[in-house]
Amino acid sequence: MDGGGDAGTHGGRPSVRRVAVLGAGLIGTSIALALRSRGVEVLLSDPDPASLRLACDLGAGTPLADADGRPADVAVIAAPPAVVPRVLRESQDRGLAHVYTDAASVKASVVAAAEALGCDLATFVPGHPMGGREKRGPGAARADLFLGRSWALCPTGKADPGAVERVAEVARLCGADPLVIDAAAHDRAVALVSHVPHVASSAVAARLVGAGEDALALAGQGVRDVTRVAGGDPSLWTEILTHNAAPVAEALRAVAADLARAADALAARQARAEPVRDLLARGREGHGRIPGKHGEATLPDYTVIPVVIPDEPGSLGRLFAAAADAGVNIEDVRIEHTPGLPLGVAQLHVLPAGVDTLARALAADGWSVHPGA
Ligand SMILES: NC(=O)c1ccc[n+]([C@@H]2O[C@H](COP(=O)([O-])OP(=O)(O)OC[C@H]3O[C@@H](n4cnc5c(N)ncnc54)[C@H](O)[C@@H]3O)[C@@H](O)[C@H]2O)c1
Ligand SMILES: O=C(O)C(=O)C[C@]1(C(=O)O)C=C[C@@H](O)C=C1
Repeated sequence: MDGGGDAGTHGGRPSVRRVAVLGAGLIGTSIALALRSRGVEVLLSDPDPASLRLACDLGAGTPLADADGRPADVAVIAAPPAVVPRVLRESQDRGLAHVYTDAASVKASVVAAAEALGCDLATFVPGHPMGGREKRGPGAARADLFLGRSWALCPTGKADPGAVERVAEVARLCGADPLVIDAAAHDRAVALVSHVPHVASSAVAARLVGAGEDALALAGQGVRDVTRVAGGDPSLWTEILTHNAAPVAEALRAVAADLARAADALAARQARAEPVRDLLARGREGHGRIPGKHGEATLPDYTVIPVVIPDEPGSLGRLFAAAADAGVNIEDVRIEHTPGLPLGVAQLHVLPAGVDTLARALAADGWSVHPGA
């Protein structure tokens, strides 16, 4: 299964028209906002009345408690992993929807607990949208959170294929690419691409607790990038990690061994520090393998053109207009600011074929362009 075709529609008409979202936090409200933007009716519930009110006020849906009782096409359980099986069982018992899914970041333990509770696995398609933030609650929700992201679906052998297709349609309606994968394989994969990165980020950020003000004053973008996800909720993440304990422990041990080898080499003041060089080289190679916007590795595919821009309203708009006039698509952009300076550097990411055209056109338009810098 893939994300191709008309997102979430059959011949242009969505077959998912009414969705119940149980858990109006960051993920539930983001899913609800995305579905509302596609014209889907959304019914919301949350044991926390303040979260429910805020999600409704944001336009994410209306309270499930006020609904007419007709079953939803799909119910999405966007609550913490430990409560998902119980909420599923209760929802199925009251016939809340025709099809059920969840958003929990771990899958095998959720499936096992759902089976143990006697849930109907024909109508339950476990899911995991691979978009998120380091913030929680409906106030942090965004309708575009899942755009272009993978959305794992982990149906058991008992799942009804029609149920899988319905849940895939929910993912597509949110702008994501559904990807069917076995629950255990999913858990091993997310240990590597999500759970261990989170712990590694926390380990680096934890070193800052005792750091002096002088050191913190020197914090630049590097430490901010590496520690962003460490800002996540410790209770939710402890739950995620302990529900995926074995794969996370294995991958974490491998990271720890790499770090220990690098530290030993540096402590011994080895002249060439081969273990360090090897770790950095493998790290760069691994980073290059992360799929980019076009599903290809980011590093080799885009060329970065630095352009100096005045730090004033409208300068980015003018730069983008000049690129559009040159007929070159900006694939991505990062902006570096130096506090106190009236200038910034826009790092334009373009496909290699457009580099010369864009650099010439921008220079002719008076921009300070620095290809290759
Ligand atoms: N945070 C992320 O980046 C991210 C990304 C993908 C998936 N997830 C998964 O999504 C789920 C929700 O995480 P979140 O980040 O939205 O957390 P959140 O804390 O923002 O929201 C969770 C919501 O679930 C509600 N809730 C608790 N018990 C409930 C119950 N019995 N029934 C209904 N709602 C209940 C809470 O009141 C809260 O509003 C988790 O399973 C998490 O693993 C999180
Ligand atoms: O971008 C972030 O802040 C996230 O942590 C999102 C992220 C991830 O690791 O990519 C985190 C947990 C999820 O279960 C899915 C996505």
